[in-house]
Amino acid sequence: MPELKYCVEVIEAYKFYNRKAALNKFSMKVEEGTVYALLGPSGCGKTTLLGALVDRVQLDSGLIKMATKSTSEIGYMPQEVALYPEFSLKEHLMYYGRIYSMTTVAILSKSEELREFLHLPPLNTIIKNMSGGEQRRVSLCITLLHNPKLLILDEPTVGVDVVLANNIWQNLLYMSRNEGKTIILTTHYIEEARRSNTIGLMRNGILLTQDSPGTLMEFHNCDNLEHVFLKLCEQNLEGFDNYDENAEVKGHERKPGKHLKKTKILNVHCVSAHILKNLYWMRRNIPHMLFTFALPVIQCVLVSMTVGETPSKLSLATVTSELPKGIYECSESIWTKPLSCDLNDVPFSCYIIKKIMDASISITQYASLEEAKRSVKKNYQWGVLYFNKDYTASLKERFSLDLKNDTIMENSEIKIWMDNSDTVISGILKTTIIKSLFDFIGELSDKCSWQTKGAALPIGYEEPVYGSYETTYRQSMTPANAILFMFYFPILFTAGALITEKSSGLLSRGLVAGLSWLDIAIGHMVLQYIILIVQLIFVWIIFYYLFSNIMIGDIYLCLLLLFLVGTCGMFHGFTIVAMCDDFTSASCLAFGRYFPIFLMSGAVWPVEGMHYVLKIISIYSPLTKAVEAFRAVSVRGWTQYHPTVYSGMITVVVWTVIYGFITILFIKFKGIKL
Ligand SMILES: Nc1ncnc2c1ncn2[C@@H]1O[C@H](COP(=O)(O)OP(=O)(O)OP(=O)(O)O)[C@@H](O)[C@H]1O
Repeated sequence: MPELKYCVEVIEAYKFYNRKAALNKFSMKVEEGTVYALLGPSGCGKTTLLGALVDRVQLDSGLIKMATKSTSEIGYMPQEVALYPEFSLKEHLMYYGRIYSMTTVAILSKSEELREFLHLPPLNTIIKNMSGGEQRRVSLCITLLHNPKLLILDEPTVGVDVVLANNIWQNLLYMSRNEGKTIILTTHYIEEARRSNTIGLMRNGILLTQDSPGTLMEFHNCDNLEHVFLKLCEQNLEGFDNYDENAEVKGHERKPGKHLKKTKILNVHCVSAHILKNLYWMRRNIPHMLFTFALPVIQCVLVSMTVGETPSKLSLATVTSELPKGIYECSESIWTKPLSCDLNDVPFSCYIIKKIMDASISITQYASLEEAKRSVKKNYQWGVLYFNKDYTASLKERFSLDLKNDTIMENSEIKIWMDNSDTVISGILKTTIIKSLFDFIGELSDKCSWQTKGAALPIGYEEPVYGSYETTYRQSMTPANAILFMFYFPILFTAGALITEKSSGLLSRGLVAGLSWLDIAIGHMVLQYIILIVQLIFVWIIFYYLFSNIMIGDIYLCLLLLFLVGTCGMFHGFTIVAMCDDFTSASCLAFGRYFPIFLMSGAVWPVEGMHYVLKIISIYSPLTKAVEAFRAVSVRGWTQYHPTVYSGMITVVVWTVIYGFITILFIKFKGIKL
């Protein structure tokens, strides 16, 4: 193999973003042990080039040759400081040191050495308590930690004062001269670039020239680099007509492969580094962790206490014409004693009203029907019950099966006028009134041998096959709530934690340092599963111990289903992270997805009542079958061998795989911004 002449050589590199060239036939050569400053205005393609050098930007065409073959021999410093504000300097160095497979002793001794070299504060200083300049030097310190041969630094002096910039330059020159390191850096500042061995002047993705600062000034007959740059820009503008029109076509002819040795798909050091970093994060973010654990408690308690319990303190107006003085005329014994068969003097309306009042509905007596109706219009009452003056007599006649007599039929009816504006409340009142009436009729027939069958509905509800007639709406909603919560908590945490790292450049920095996506995913999953298990325990205790919802099936099967749903939520979180670049778009996507999935899961309204198109979508949506499966196990006691149960589990697993696949596609084709 012929000996490589340069430490880094870029040959005719092209990179296009939205048909615009960020690198246009770009070529450069960097000699070993030198400082190479890439100089150019904002947006000329400097970061893109550095990204290509560290294999984070895929060139459309061209070749990169490097004496350095692995990421572990490169130290990359991104443009943003890319640090965890709440971590200490030592925690950062431990994290990156582990990624580079260094021992704890080696990390600590190198940390101390670098701290002195870069004049950094003590190792236990928290990053957010450091000045901007100190943070930038911490970033450089991380870059130097594993003693790399090649340093790639994106604007190391941007935004720092002159003294600090001078200090950084001194350090860089020292390392190149005395330690033989090759340093490639980008800068906007022309004068500071004078101190480098070679300057590459760049504009619109093109390298205008490269040489030593002295040679450039001499050759172009200028006394400073600014004039050289302006002169070259003018020449470049004149020659702009010679711009290669077919550059884009050429650029797409062949895509070069990666030039650095592929990071291991799974590296134990990297996974342990990521887990360690997550543990630091948990320790440093106690309020956030408390909120993460408090969220399921608050949500479950709130939903159990607000939705689905039968409304109480509802009130109805009554007009009882058979009692001229109203219910005050009802005998005292009716309110205190059980039903007696000696009913001769007691109007039936008294008993029925008592039954309704026993069902926690308050009754207000009105003198006339008009007055009672007015009270409903004024929103004082939810409805009017009207008992005819011949109500009791007619009901007795009705019991005698004289059903052909219209007057008797009419007079034995309780007339009801309802405020139907709230269908839930009016539905509850209707059910209560009907139940009270039939309870009364039932007691009459049981205890007093009255012929009441004719007045009863020809229907008999026997012992339910599953559930009970006392099941509240809250209880029937619980399977859906448990599934939805266990899906959404992991989405929120995964997307929240990783998007912050992605948008601040931390993920990108970790990837350049040697982490693989799988290392990141596994490191995150360990933390997420710890949280998921705690959340699962809270959800379970609140729903099934505190609020005594129905659980007659296999508890372990239910827990397994919730665990699978949680995993699916976490993978959905990964998809969001892969698709979005910032917190705003990630939260829009997460919340935008929540409502349709919630509605289509059948949690609020049965799937059978949906529009037929949505019904089809609902069946294939991630949670519908899981909700059915959870309900089947918890309320019906079905096992994993029942199709409803295993199809629910399979759907969740399939969706987890789909989310994983979409995530991989996005990572592969969209990549991650440096
Ligand atoms: N991921 C991306 N998607 C679309 N366009 C991009 C992307 N990254 C860079 N660009 C575009 O490519 C061009 C070069 O960008 P680059 O960040 O490399 O410039 P730069 O010289 O580093 O700028 P600065 O000095 O301001 O950091 C710019 O026009 C930029 O908008």
